[in-house]
Amino acid sequence: MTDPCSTLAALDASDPLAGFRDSFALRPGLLYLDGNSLGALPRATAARLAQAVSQEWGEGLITSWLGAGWSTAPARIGDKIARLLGAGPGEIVAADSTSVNIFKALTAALSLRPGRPVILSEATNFPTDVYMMQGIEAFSGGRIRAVTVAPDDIVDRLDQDVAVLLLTQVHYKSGRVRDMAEITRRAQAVGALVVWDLSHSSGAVEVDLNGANADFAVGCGYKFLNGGPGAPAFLFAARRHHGATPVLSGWFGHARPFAFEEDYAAAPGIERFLCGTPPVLGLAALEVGVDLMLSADMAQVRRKSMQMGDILIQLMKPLCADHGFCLISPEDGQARGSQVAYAHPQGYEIVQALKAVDVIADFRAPDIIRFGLTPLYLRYADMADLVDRIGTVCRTRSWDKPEYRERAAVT
Ligand SMILES: Cc1ncc(COP(=O)(O)O)c(C=O)c1O
Ligand SMILES: Nc1ccccc1C(=O)C[C@H](N)C(=O)O
Repeated sequence: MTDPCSTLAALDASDPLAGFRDSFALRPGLLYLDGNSLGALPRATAARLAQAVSQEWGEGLITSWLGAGWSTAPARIGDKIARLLGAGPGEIVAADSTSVNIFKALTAALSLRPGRPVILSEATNFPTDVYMMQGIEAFSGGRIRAVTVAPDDIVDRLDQDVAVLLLTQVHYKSGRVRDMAEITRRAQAVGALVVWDLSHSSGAVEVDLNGANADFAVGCGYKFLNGGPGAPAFLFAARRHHGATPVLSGWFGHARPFAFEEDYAAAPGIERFLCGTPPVLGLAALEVGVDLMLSADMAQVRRKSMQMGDILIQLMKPLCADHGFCLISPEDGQARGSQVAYAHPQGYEIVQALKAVDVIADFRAPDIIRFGLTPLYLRYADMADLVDRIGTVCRTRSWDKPEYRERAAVT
């Protein structure tokens, strides 16, 4: 049998993406498997932020809104994200948080489907998605209903009552990938619109929004796009929906914000989905991450991500048999996003004990350990190193400590 370590070393030696690792500031020895929650720091970000602070803000002051391109940053960065996601120029803005963008996209979709009372989603969706639906239901006084069904029942529940379906393409826990084109087609066949949450897709899997005839989409900037903590999110609206009513009708979405008119008039294009003043420093950091991602070939990123996932799943098999890990991600790489997740009764404690051996993964209640796979800065050999360290934690039971039993507020 070939030695897995030499096979992995050979894969690293011929990896076309290997050079990207140096573009990130990662301390030696650390295995960072949480890029699906917070991406690593691109080395170029610190200098870009220093420039934005000292020159653009410090010296340029308010003239930088025009002089340094601050006012056009949401659309400019949106156009770059569009290139990653199969959207056209003028169809994406970088703005606000994903939660706020979910609100904007759902209410825009509702405005396009008056009389239809249902926002539909799956019960296990990322909580903020469902919370935003519930907020709209409460605000509408019950006129709009937030309905969630079991993940496999979504398509069957689509009917003439559904105004909009809100789905996450890559599930945050299992990593299961939804067929965007097929589900969009089925929803549109009953006259519904779809809002896709691409938080775990952008920079992780190949996405073709216009190829799938998508209506709306949103997603995070701080995960696989490496935009930094709290980075602005993005919102996609297909050009044919640019007439939708923006319910968050702030002045940055106005057709002529600096005319200071008394009444709201929505900008004709994607800018109508902006609301207030853009977070310039956050956008500067996000742009570095997006530029880096754009310089990689997404097909290579996806291929490496699937291969790393396959390798990890194989290497974990003995630990599944002997130490109670249960794979909850699809085994088929095509059906899996850029993460591998296991259920384990001591999942929380194991994730804490892994930190002591310099592995950062994450835990999702009630019992799920997630390993985010980021092809730009992880190596194939890291998969064997990771499984070695997990094995040590399990064999020595180093997870079995009283201090690991108290769950932290943020996991
Ligand atoms: C699928 C999904 N949607 C939304 C969010 C978060 O949205 P926000 O950036 O508004 O906190 C996350 C992660 O935090 C997520 O995984
Ligand atoms: N925004 C955060 C703030 C703090 C801690 C985690 C997050 C995450 O993004 C979690 C991620 N969305 C997840 O898929 O679990």
